[in-house]
Amino acid sequence: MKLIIQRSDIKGVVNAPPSKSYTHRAIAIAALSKKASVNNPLISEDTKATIRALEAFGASIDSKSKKDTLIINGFEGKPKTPGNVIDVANSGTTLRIMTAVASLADGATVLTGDASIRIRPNTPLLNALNDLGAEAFSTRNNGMAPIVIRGKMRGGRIYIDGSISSQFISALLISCPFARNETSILIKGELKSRPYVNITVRMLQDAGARIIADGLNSFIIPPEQECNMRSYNVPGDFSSASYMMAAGALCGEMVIKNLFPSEQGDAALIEILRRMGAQIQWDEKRGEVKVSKSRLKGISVDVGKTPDLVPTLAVLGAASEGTMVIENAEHVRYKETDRLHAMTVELKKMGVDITEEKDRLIIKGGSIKGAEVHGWDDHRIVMALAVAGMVAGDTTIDTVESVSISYPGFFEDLRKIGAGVS
Ligand SMILES: O=C(O)C1=C[C@@H](OP(=O)(O)O)[C@@H](O)[C@H](O)C1
Ligand SMILES: C=C(OP(=O)(O)O)C(=O)O
Repeated sequence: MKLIIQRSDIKGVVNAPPSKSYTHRAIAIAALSKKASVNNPLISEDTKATIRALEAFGASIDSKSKKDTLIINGFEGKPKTPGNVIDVANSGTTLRIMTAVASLADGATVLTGDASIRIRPNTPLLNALNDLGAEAFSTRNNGMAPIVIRGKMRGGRIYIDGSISSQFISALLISCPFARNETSILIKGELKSRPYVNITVRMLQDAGARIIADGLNSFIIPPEQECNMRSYNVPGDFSSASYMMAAGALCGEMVIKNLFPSEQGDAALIEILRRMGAQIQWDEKRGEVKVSKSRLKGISVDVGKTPDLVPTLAVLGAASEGTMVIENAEHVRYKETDRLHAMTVELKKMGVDITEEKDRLIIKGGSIKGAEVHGWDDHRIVMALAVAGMVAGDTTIDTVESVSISYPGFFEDLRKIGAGVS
């Protein structure tokens, strides 16, 4: 589906949608517990994939659930072997977490996904699960889904590469407490996207699991534990809010609510925008970010911890004065798309001077021109290009339906604040 975005002067208030990352984890940890309610969950295509997967393992959504409260009857760390293949659709987080949960089942589980999922890497996780006593392989022997996992994983000592995806480590942290032996996870190289592992550890500990951080790059997980989540309140999503913050800084005046302090790395956008010269304030108590149109200058930003900000930062850089360098970004190539390449191709169509290197983007800011651009079926590419279109005007974006992955109400919110969307 295509939409046309016009140059927009905006002013308004939106509520950040619930966090996708917290929702995935809350639902998974609830399913690994006896019974728990997940309050204010994000209901989107990605989180629905996690719900379907957990139902396949034996969890159920209680009939007393309401719109803003999912009550989950869990399987207490003992998933049943699914009666069918699990399809995670477009969700990498679901694939990784459920691959590890599958290693707790006695039988074999097959996990697949859409075309994007079936070219994303999983080898470090599969190797780790084999070393921990499960049988894990990809059907094409390339580390990509379809993946087959036969349990049970027993625990033990493993080394894992942290440079491709933190989701491998999060997945192991979520499943290893239920192993019959103690597990030591030793991370090799830089742990990219570390804030997501922090979210995982914090949520598991909140649910009563013991996860011992042994220095910066290793974890010890005692065996035969239980998870006792009872209730979890999902916070607002800073990654989704980034598009509204950028819209405010470039096109008018925005207040984004439901943004409270948490372990989310993408809250770093507030300081990044401040460094670029934006007028931005965060009332942490009220959970409100206020940002208004400012003269921005390009800066250098290390995105090792904040990969999902890259499309937003690329658009901010394109509309700023001077040069924006987005660095330490190689892992951003392994998302729904290769986002370094996708943003380079599309912003070039909009007349932006952008250069793609192995692990960074170099953007010489100036003007952005309206164009016909491709959204790559990637929700973050689509939402970032929508903000570029609000600056440039006359911009047509395709595959806009992909916003249902993480922010189903995105275009309704844009219209609400006065953006030209048709
Ligand atoms: O654990 C998570 O919830 C996520 C981790 C990140 O992926 P990587 O750890 O693969 O960088 C991020 O890109 C993704 O949107 C969500
Ligand atoms: C990469 C993302 O999510 P996932 O890895 O779960 O597909 C994302 O939301 O940008």
